[in-house]
Amino acid sequence: MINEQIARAETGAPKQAHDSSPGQPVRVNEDANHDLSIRVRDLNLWYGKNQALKNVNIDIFQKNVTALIGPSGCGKSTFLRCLNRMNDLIKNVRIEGLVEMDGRDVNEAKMDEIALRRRVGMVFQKPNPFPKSIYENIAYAPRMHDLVSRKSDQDELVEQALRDAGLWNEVKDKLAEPGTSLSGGQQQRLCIARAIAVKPDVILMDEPTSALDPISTATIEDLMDKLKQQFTIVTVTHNMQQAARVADYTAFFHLGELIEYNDTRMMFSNPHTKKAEDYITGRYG
Ligand SMILES: Nc1ncnc2c1ncn2[C@@H]1O[C@H](COP(=O)(O)OP(=O)(O)OP(=O)(O)O)[C@@H](O)[C@H]1O
Repeated sequence: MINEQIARAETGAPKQAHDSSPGQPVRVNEDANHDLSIRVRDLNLWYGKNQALKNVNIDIFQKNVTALIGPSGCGKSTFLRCLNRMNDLIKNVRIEGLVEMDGRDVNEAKMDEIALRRRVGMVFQKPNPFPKSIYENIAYAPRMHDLVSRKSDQDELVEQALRDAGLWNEVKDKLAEPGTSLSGGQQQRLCIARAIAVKPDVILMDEPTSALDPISTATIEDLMDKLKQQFTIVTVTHNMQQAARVADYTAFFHLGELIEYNDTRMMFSNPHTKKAEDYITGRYG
């Protein structure tokens, strides 16, 4: 875990001071036993003339859950979409800076976007199963990516993905039924199974439980805790308790800037910036 001293170095915040220095490079604690998954440096993004991300610097660690928090419109989803180049699909977007995954800039011209999106899966706020069977929802992408050829391998992969998403026991007898026939919480786990079936390194989740009831939410949170043994998870959430429960690291954004990035326990018990403290304690947002 990042210690307090390193956390201050990351935000540029002196002890007791409540002003951060957004834009300072985030440094990895040399003693911490974490491998880097994604390295972001001086990331700026504009939608037309509106600058939505301002000089963001962050290191995201492998096989941890990192939560992105902050008030509405602060750039959380925009940042998340930078990690798998989903913003490329939006008109008039301009991006500057580095988003490096395993030492390669994801924005470099020769980066294969399809391959990138296989390595970086995404789960959205609203469950969005394909209008296909439960089985096909899982099997389709691995087939497209040539990860399986034999039917028996495909069956095995479908079962494993559904097991890993905690859904197998509920659907094993109705794999031919439409994915859309499942409950909202089950559909979201189906979408998670679909994301993990192509064996990504990273799973991005954009408010994955905000459309779900409390029991389904708790199931997904438990799942995130298990999945981080295999995958790096970056999740956007408006729910402070959820961030505190599921995330190892938390990044607080405000008006497009990364204001504070810290070990989650530190962020919630001893935030280093006044803005993060005000947000976490519910003074705004
Ligand atoms: N497709 C888009 N085209 C133009 N502007 C956009 C687009 N998406 C987001 N923005 C703008 O970028 C800024 C950041 O939006 P973003 O959705 O990333 O924030 P957010 O923190 O995820 O918000 P929320 O919590 O409400 O989902 C906002 O000013 C928003 O209006």
